[in-house]
Amino acid sequence: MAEHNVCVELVRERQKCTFEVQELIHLIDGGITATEERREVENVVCTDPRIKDVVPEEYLSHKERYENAIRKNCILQEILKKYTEKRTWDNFRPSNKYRISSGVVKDISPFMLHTGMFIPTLVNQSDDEQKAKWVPKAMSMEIIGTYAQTELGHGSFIRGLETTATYDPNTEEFVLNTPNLTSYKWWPGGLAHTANHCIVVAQLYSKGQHYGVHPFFVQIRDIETHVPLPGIKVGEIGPKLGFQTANNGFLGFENFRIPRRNMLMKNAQVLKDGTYIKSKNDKLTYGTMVFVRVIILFDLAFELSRAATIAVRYSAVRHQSQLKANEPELQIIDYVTQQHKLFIGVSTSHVFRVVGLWLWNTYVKVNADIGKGNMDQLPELHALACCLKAVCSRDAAARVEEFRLACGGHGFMTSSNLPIINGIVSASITYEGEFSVLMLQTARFLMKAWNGVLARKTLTPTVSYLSKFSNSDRVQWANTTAGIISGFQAAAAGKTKEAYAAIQSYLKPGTDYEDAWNSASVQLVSASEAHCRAILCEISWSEMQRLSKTVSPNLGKVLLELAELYLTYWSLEKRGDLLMYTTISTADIAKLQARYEELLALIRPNAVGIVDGFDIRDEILNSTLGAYDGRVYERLMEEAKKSPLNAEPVNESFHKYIKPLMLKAKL
Ligand SMILES: CCCCC/C=C\C/C=C\C/C=C\C/C=C\CCCC(=O)SCCNC(=O)CCNC(=O)[C@H](O)C(C)(C)COP(=O)(O)OP(=O)(O)OC[C@H]1O[C@@H](n2cnc3c(N)ncnc32)[C@H](O)[C@@H]1OP(=O)(O)O
Ligand SMILES: Cc1cc2nc3c(=O)[nH]c(=O)nc-3n(C[C@H](O)[C@H](O)[C@H](O)COP(=O)(O)OP(=O)(O)OC[C@H]3O[C@@H](n4cnc5c(N)ncnc54)[C@H](O)[C@@H]3O)c2cc1C
Repeated sequence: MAEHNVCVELVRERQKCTFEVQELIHLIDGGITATEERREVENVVCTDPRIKDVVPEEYLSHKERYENAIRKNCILQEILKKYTEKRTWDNFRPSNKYRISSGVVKDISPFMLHTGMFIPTLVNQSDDEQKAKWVPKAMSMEIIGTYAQTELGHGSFIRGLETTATYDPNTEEFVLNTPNLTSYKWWPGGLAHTANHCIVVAQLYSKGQHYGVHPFFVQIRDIETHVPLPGIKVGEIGPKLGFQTANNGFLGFENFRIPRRNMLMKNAQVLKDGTYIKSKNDKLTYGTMVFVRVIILFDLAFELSRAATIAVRYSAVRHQSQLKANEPELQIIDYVTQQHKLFIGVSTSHVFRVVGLWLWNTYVKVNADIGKGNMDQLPELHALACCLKAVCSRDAAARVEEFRLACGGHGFMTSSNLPIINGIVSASITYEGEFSVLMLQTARFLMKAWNGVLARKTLTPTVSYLSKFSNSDRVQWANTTAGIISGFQAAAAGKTKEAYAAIQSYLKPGTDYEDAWNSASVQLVSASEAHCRAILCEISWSEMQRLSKTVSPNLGKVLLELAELYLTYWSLEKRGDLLMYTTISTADIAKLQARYEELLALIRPNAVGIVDGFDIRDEILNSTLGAYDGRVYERLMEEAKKSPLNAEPVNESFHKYIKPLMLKAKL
């Protein structure tokens, strides 16, 4: 990156940095080659003149914005094809490669669901013959798809979906129907005007029997003309809080016929005569959702790293207020309250990335076992993916909002990009499983685990700590990282035990278990959160410790400071829980607070270096406040001048409305 024209504050900050930024970049990417590959692709995409907008996308109309997003994403696909020719979905691994599409459009790509869910579903739920037929076409974008599951009436409760797929053995076809208004598919990204195919999740009927929801491969538009096929009603759902360019759509079917072999048949099948062959496990239909819940952690880590880069660089450039009379105004990053807002977000990005990689490795292993017919680890994976997706998305949204607030008024500007990142991250709390719904899924697993504790059974790895802390009233506290991790486990065990007891206490004679569950569900969600925080603390600490040993001592020290900051921050946030479930004293809490403030001071000189270590190009950051050179005020003014309102000194509304109003006032 060019060092000329960099503002004096950022030059000074970079000189202060105690570690080699390049080393951090390689660590995050997963090696020097990975960094080089990423930078090469980013360079080609971001310097392509066709990608540059003359008018910033937020000034375009809804329609123009979509068209522009499609135009530019097609260029991106064309470039990416060259770089991914050798890649097949089977050898795909989610590396830490940043989302290049953010350098193309600021908001969401209308092709996101094609890559993120359509292809993974074809890969994971089709049989070999279907895979051979569909996957290459989808990979090359000869066909473009999405994942159409949610309906107007049902999102969380998949079993309540209403779209029907009724098998007709005479023609060997399924007939798809949308029986009610509430059965319309509603939300799928790219469904409105982008996709010509989709995976449709529908209730299967054959020989008069109902077999529950299954995935179907459905063509919805003509390949040549893109006109919706007869029997298809498709359109866009309208503007949203964010995701403006995602092209979310609705879809209805009227006696729409598809061949029998368009049901994805890896797990369950319908034979020619309509005989239904059951899946080994009917939850395998939900497999794509587990995959995406895992992947979302990387996405959140990435979005946090973007927001962190913007807010930290801005905080180094911005001066405001005097701490001492007659002294220059401070860089706002030197206010400790500002460091408190910033550094936990920086550290959280690292935590989500390393825990995400750990979860991904677990996913790969469990999926391999499932392939061999062993489903034993599926419930644990599902419980992990649910709570991690739920808690991390909620935390990420809170951290992004804090970054926005940390930038004062300028953080409210669209040109800072913090509002758009905010919209992207907030959506993730809801999509792919709503927060409370997923937390209650993990709680279900925890209640079963607690039954195991009571029956003195050996528990699966991620809940084995429950047995360790099942008897003790308050666990011995130690002011060490190991002590903090034990403290979080003790809190999770205590809350699990209490939620379990709450269900029992609500189970009066005549009360159904489900009603008792509902009455205890606030406590159940709280137990899930505590379990998730124990995992985040334990795994992030062990992973960051391991990584710190693979790098130079100077960088290793910074990684450990970030990891310890995360643990200490959450100990202080959750001090009430720790006071309830461990022997922590007020003196211990004071020590934690002092250590927390010490860590803020230790991280402070490296703050800009650490966010430089995310290595996010200006074109991908898309921010007036966060660019590498720190020319914040120049960029704010340059962007303001692009407002169409500034194209003429007097807007016509003056003559049309304001002047008559003023004249009337004179009368
Ligand atoms: C370079 C390429 C990169 C590729 C990636 C690129 C980008 C990707 C990046 C990010 C992608 C992100 C974003 C894209 C943007 C937006 C996409 C949004 C797409 C969507 O938004 S798409 C719709 C998602 N929509 C949902 O997410 C609905 C949530 N609703 C459910 O998920 C279920 O409906 C549930 C679970 C609530 C109830 O379901 P239910 O009523 O049938 O089940 P029930 O409660 O009765 O449980 C019976 C037994 O099944 C077990 N069980 C349940 N689920 C399981 C599973 N998945 N696996 C294994 N076991 C499972 C239980 O644990 C229990 O087990 P037990 O009985 O033993 O306790
Ligand atoms: C930006 C965005 C993109 C999306 N993309 C897609 C897509 O590509 N494809 C697709 O199929 N879908 C997509 N969706 C839909 C998404 O998956 C659903 O919105 C989500 O699963 C939540 O379902 P819902 O909207 O029905 O919420 P609801 O389930 O109606 O939730 C409303 C409230 O009810 C509560 N609630 C519901 N059930 C329970 C329960 N059992 N216990 C306790 N509380 C409960 C929830 O906690 C929540 O507070 C997208 C959504 C968004 C916002």
